[in-house]
Amino acid sequence: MTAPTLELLPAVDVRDGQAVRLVHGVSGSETSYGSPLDAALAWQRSGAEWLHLVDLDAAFGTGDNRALVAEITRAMDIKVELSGGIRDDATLAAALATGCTRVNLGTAALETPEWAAKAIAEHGDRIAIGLDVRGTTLKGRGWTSEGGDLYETLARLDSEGCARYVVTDIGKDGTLTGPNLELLKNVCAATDRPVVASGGISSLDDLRALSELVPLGVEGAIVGKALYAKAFTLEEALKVVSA
Ligand SMILES: O=C(O)c1ccccc1N[C@@H]1O[C@H](COP(=O)(O)O)[C@@H](O)[C@H]1O
Repeated sequence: MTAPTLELLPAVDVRDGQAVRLVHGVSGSETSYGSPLDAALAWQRSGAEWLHLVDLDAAFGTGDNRALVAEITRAMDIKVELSGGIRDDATLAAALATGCTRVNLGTAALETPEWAAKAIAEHGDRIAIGLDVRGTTLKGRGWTSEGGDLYETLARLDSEGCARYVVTDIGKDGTLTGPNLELLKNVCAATDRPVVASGGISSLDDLRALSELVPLGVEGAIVGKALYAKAFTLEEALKVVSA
């Protein structure tokens, strides 16, 4: 049997109808990259098996791009991980109805834990929890509110049957300074669930370093700024992780 390889999830973050990248997730720091549908289709053409699609306005509470992200999701032949502003029955039902493979819950897991536990119990593998951290403190509401301790929350979510975590180091996100490998190792040591790494990837060497964490539980990596800044191409990245 062949060893599992790191899954790559190119990111399309949508703000005010545009594909953008933020620095440290700070509202107002965005650089615009044009049509999010064009960006998503370009990643698909380049061989992506996953798309990480974020409605940033819904995450920040500055409106939403729900119709657009639903249209993008439906246009994809590849798996889509959808996130941003999925916090109640209506937004969860609408997100799942797009046909996405899974959704990420962030704020909801911190502010309405009973509801998040119910979503996990009902939808299993279609729910991932986004753990957006600064140090070991979780952040919600577009990374502006504090949501408790990473490891306490992880233990609670494990006991509730959470299938997977998407771990973002806010201090690294959008900075091209390399992923926080220590954080990822620590999270993998604290849970037996797969972990998707997010934040800071800047080079093919970063992908090689993350690939070495696959045996520890790192299943995938979200790549954003590095692709838009053309630090490497998605084709090159896919070749590195499949080697
Ligand atoms: O992805 C980002 O750059 C980002 C920046 C600032 C806030 C949120 C961001 N993304 C993702 O949004 C969801 C959380 O949304 P919610 O809290 O459930 O509404 C999560 O996947 C974040 O990583």
